[in-house]
Amino acid sequence: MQSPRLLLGYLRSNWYKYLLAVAAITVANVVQSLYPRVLGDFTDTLQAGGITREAIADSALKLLAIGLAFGLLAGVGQYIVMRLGRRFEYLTRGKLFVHFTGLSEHYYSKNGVGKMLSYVMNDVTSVRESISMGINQTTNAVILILSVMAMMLVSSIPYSLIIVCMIPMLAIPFVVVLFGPPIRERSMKVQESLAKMTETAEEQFGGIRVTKKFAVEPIMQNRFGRTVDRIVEAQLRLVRLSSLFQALLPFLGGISLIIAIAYGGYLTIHGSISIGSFVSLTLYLRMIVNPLQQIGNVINTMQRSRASLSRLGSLLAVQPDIRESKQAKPLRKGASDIRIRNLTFSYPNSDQEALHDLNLTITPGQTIGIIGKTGSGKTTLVKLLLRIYEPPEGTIAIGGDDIRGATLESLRTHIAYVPQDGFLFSTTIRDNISFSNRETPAEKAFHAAQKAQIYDNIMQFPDKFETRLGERGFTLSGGQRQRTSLARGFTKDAPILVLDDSVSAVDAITETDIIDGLREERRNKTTIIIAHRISALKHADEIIVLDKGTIVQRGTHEQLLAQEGLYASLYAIQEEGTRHGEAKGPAERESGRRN
Ligand SMILES: Nc1ncnc2c1ncn2[C@@H]1O[C@H](COP(=O)(O)OP(=O)(O)OP(=O)(O)O)[C@@H](O)[C@H]1O
Repeated sequence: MQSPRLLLGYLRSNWYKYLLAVAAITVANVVQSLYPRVLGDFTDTLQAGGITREAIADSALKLLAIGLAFGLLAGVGQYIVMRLGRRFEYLTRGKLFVHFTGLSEHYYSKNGVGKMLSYVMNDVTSVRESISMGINQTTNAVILILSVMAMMLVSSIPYSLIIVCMIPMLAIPFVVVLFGPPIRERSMKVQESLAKMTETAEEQFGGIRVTKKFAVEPIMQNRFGRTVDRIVEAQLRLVRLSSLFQALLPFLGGISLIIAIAYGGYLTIHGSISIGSFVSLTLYLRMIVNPLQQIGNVINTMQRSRASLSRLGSLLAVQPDIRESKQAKPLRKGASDIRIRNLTFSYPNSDQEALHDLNLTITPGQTIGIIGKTGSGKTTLVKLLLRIYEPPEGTIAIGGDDIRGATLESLRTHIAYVPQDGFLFSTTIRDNISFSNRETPAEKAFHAAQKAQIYDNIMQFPDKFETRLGERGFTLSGGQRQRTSLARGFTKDAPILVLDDSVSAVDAITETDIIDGLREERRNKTTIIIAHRISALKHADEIIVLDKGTIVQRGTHEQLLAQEGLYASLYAIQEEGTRHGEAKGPAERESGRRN
């Protein structure tokens, strides 16, 4: 049960500040409830004909004092509550972010980024509004109603008249119980549809370039329009019910007022109560109508925020799939030999084996190439190595230690992973390259950029390494992005480097330069190169050929060429492609690439 703890924990740790705020608002409202009494007394003095300048000045001063005290105290109380609400919002967003970073890739493969944004934005705001507005208005309303009632009881208004006037208000608890659950349920639907819209918007904005290239804007607009329609529908259902509920409470207050005017007026005409008492009674009851409206408001907001709170609670209760064991130890410093034994793996919710009985030993300093058709399990192997998905116990060891017993931090600092589509952040190129350590000396980042063959490109930009990239690095070409991400991998200087198809978007000449640089940079350092092009890994000490999750061939480039099998076929096809390319001539190749 995370949700009550999320809010209760906060309220508990700030109870004294809330108490101070409630006290200020309480006193403000008690003071405000004196106002009808002053007016009632003034009316009686007026009626008795004893009106004097002093009496007018006295009443005016009293009203001024009431106004000032109310404004000051209520203002201070409100400020404290609002400030605490904003702080709750800030702390909860921080807590959510920490929680998000702990969740595994498997969770994100099922839940979109937009949905996360919706939790951070809509749900947190909804809870914040309810505590700020809730505490403020509830204190205001309850205290005002109680003080008005107390003032009525100590006034000269007969109890029987007060009780008759209050009868309609006895219906309030029933109305609240009747409307509460459906309002909460409809609020949940609104929050869910808002989350869906944020998710769709995020996806559509992310894919706007593809949309434009395919000229399918109308289809995307329709799709987005349908999501918005669903929100409107859900919101209207909620608004209809909550408006009815909100109107009912002051309506009951209104009936009390009508009774007061009818019955109170009758008693005044017959001289049973004074005109002053009659005026006070109607003013008191009028004063109750607004707080009743506020209470309706608060209950509405509370129901909505309970829906958000329960969504946040379920999110915070999600446990990361990958967790360190209590006895987890860091990997041995610098260990870079990898041993894989009988590794078989299926993705959660999939009955297909992505890897089957894999055995592989990588000695320190070795370069291993992994090649195979698409979907053969190359990336899966790396994800298991990094524990992005959990490998079965005892199947993967680094430096002789099972990675399942290693701390995640030591494992992931041990391996520099360069994926095919390295994500770049919208900051400077230098920050992107020095991502693993912001303190990386500039020379080291420049050197890595040189090895990744991106240095000359960067130096042509007006701000060179300080050039700020657009969102996700979109101001760079695909090949430039890939090389920047490669430089990031080099900068990490980890005992093990994994390149996952990381030079697929560069031309053959640049690829050769990068591979030469890589060999020099990673001499005697363990390196795994996953590639579709044989040219990227033919220099490796051993090449593994994967097919449908199993190793079907292994050996050096020469040994594999000498065998019949997938490797030789791939080589023949790729050589054929290269010859065709050469036959076309450079000009045609260039135009082919542009198309
Ligand atoms: N998150 C996932 N959930 C379920 N199945 C997955 C998931 N990721 C990959 N797979 C499946 O596992 C198999 C191996 O995928 P993997 O990404 O390892 O292939 P790959 O050899 O790296 O392919 P490519 O060369 O196209 O990158 C594929 O059949 C793929 O559909």
